[in-house]
Amino acid sequence: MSELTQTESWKQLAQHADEMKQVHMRNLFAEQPDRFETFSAHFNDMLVDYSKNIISEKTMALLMKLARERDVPGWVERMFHGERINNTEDRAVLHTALRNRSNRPVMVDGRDVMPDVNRVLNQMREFTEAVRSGAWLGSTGKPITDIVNIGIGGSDLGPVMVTEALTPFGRDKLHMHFVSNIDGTHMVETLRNLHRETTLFVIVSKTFTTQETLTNARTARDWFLTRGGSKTAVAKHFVAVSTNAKAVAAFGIDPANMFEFWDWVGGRYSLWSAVGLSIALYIGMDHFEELLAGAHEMDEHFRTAPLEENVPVILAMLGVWYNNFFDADSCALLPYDQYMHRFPAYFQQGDMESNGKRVTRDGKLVDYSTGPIIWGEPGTNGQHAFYQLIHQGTKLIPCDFLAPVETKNPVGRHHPILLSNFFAQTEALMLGKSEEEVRAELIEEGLSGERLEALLPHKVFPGNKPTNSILFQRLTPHALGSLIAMYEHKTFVQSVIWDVNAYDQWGVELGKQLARKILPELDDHEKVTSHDSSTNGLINYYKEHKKE
Ligand SMILES: O=P(O)(O)OC[C@H]1O[C@H](O)[C@H](O)[C@@H](O)[C@@H]1O
Repeated sequence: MSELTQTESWKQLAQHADEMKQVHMRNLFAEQPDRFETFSAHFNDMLVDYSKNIISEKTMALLMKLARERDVPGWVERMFHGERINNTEDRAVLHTALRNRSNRPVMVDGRDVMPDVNRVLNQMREFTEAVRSGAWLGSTGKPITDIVNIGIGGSDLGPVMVTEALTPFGRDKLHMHFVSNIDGTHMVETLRNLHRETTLFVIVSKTFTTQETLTNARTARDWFLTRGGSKTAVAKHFVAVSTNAKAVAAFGIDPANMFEFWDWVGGRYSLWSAVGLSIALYIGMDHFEELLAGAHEMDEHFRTAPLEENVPVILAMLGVWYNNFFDADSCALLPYDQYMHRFPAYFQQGDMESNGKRVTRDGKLVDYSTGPIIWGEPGTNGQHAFYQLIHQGTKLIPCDFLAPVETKNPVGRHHPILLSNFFAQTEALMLGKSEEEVRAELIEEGLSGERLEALLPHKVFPGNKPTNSILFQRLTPHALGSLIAMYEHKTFVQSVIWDVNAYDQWGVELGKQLARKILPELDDHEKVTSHDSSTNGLINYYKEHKKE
């Protein structure tokens, strides 16, 4: 039996969940007129309504008791103070220092990291201003028009998600392109309409050893050189973001064009560092610093607000409630804002790579469920695709609905229509439609007898499906910074509850290792026999059918 399941609050929660499984949210709302006020929280201009959850005051009290029993406040302090909480990699976890706009010293090994953080921010400002203003010239004297960010995972998803989300702040400046996949198609299609004289490549890799990124970077360099670029001209068209200065130099990038970050920044938490260079090139450094400021304000809230009012803690504990006591396997992120269309994909890495773990910090197998599957698409597209299953399927899928009050594009009735769908969906998911209601409707439509009875069960909605509704005023860099930090901290709190290390990712290694072994086997025509029969079969099929 694990420590977690032995805590008093865990046992109480398990018992309490049995009671709450008999309850319908419809009734909870009917019995408690101030439910919305009781179960909503505020942060700046953000409203988090969590009243449409299968919870009572007792549920929240027990969840907060669990958070205390697991010492969430202690862990938060340990993280912010630079303790090496990433124990398997023996590293501090300090993405919060990157956006520490207060400049309070943050010590790692007795040394304040803030001067380094600020130095790189200044370097980013100087560079992005030069490129954006046209002062930075390509090797033939032309200003840069196109940026190609080459990176994968945390070195891609953050820059892509944020530049998409903040399109209105970057439009008309530079054209952004992102190449992540090792599939040559990604690079070829990206380069098709670009000109080497006006293109700047930003090679982003924390380790600078990632196969996909280095292969893509070499292809980009070859493209540049075969189109008349020279080795010295590379300096004007290639910059790198990495923690590995040696490997950057070995690749041939001028160390003057390298933007540094540090091993205490996890890849999936790195958009706040120089990994955000493409973001800053696109939206400008002032906006990038607003993004940092928004995150910093969320950090301060997370550190100082009582657990009961602490937005990331509330969201995290609700997640634990469904994950561990209702057997919910997944969690949908549903942004009702087209600009946020990559937000769910970003947090697939952010959450699943963090909490997709099966052993505790000290290596014991867990006997409870850990990180959920994260997925989602922007509303209303999802409504016409997968909401069917959320409404009437057999799986419980807690959903977060997110939307700005004001849109950047107030055209016609689009935004009220969009938001009416947001509100209606959360209402429908909560209320459902009972058999009696369906029967009355069908009778009204003129149905009766067998036809009515046959149709009836298909039209019933059980309801009682939990949702959080998150409204913020506008999708600005500041608001986006807060939202991202909110979900980062939610993930962290859950990792504390489950006693897993949210900051390593050993699970990505095995595939990489085996691919390295298989790659040379694909070159010749020898039949391969060293793997299992399926893998041998696949490799040999490929070798027989490939055209040299
Ligand atoms: O930035 P890099 O070192 O190139 O790493 C890129 C990505 O690949 C790794 O395999 C990890 O799974 C990710 O956490 C990381 O973001």
